[in-house]
Amino acid sequence: MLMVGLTGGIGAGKSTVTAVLAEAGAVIVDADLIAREVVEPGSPGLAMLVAEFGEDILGPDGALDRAALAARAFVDAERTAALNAITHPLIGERTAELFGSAPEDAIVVHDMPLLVEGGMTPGYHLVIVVDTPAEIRLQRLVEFRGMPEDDARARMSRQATNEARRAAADVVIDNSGDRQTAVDLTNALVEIRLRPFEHNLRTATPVVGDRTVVPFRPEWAGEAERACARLRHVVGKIATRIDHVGPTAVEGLDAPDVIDLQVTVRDAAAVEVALRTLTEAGYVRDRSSERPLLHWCDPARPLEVSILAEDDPEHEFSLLMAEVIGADPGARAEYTEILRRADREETRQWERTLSEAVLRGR
Ligand SMILES: CC(C)(COP(=O)(O)OP(=O)(O)OC[C@H]1O[C@@H](n2cnc3c(N)ncnc32)[C@H](O)[C@@H]1O)[C@@H](O)C(=O)NCCC(=O)NCCS
Ligand SMILES: Nc1ncnc2c1ncn2[C@@H]1O[C@H](COP(=O)(O)OP(=O)(O)OP(=O)(O)O)[C@@H](O)[C@H]1O
Repeated sequence: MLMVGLTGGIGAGKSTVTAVLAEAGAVIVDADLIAREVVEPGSPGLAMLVAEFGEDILGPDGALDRAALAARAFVDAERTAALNAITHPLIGERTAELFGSAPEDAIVVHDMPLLVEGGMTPGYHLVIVVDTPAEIRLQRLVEFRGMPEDDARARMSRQATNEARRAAADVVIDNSGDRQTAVDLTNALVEIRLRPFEHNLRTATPVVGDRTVVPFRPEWAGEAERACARLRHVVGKIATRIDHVGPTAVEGLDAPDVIDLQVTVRDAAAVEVALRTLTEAGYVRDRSSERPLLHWCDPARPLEVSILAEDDPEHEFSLLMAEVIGADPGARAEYTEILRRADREETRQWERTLSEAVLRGR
């Protein structure tokens, strides 16, 4: 099952994007819909809200008056936190049930406004952010959804900034233009990334990156950070540290577009546990490598994850390499040359020699 997190600020256009994804066959888990379900008349959720916010949040029929609750809940951060403390655990339980009942070969999309605010993004295989500037969102909410402007502004102030959401995104769908552009981008995303990603995960097919050297990409740092957070989500308890290593970690260096990550564990026994845990989470073991090495399944983001014990000398050098090469123009030029020859053994040998020299000098 491919688990996709979809988020965006209020009025960004998440519903527009989920409609396309549903049409393409994805299973949609809609957080706003679940939020309604857990406070239906007679539910424990509604009783807790009344105890916290008062009888005035009920309409004459005994159902929740949503506008009345919104007027009380979004006035300040403390009141919003009280609303969230009641609703979020109930929403979480129901969400887990729905994820659990989706078919094994499904692409499940969690349409969730507060994904970034809740620090939940590393739990998904892919995070999509629908990105629309706040002023355009306000205008659309007021014009097309008849939402009072001050209500929309109050909710925005309780949400993450567009910048924070973009930093957590693997894919950004810009919805500042016309609707068709967002629809086309979403359809292309399904074909190019989501379908092959789901297939690779289900069939344990690794994505092995091309070793051709490409010009340095500033995006590598963010991509590595998100990949590390994802690994931490899976093996955080076993690992003593998880780092972005290898050529893409050297600022400004041209390198193959493959991000190297290093999971450090205490000892050889923990290496085995980490390998098993990562394999169960969908990372695919590279049997041709002597060292414990895994690939990921995202067709658009090749990763190589090595697992090393703390006392392995290679471990210490990998952590120093970005700094050492970054600071030495001669070593930098030599390294790029070696990388261009795309000979894994030669590259490893060069790294090892430099490693020994650096470690001797310390
Ligand atoms: C306060 C309520 C009754 C207002 O209902 P209303 O029908 O006006 O809005 P609806 O639920 O359709 O939400 C619309 C949008 O408001 C924003 N929003 C809703 N709740 C929150 C919140 N707690 N914090 C920040 N933004 C929120 C989201 O962008 C959401 O997409 C309702 O939003 C609610 O119960 N919120 C708490 C549950 C929640 O956090 N839901 C968001 C996703 S889990
Ligand atoms: N590209 C677009 N051009 C014009 N209007 C749009 C566009 N995309 C969405 N809209 C409209 O803007 C409003 C907000 O979009 P939508 O309801 O999809 O946002 P949302 O992110 O699902 O909102 P919420 O945060 O409330 O869940 C809707 O009325 C929608 O029809």
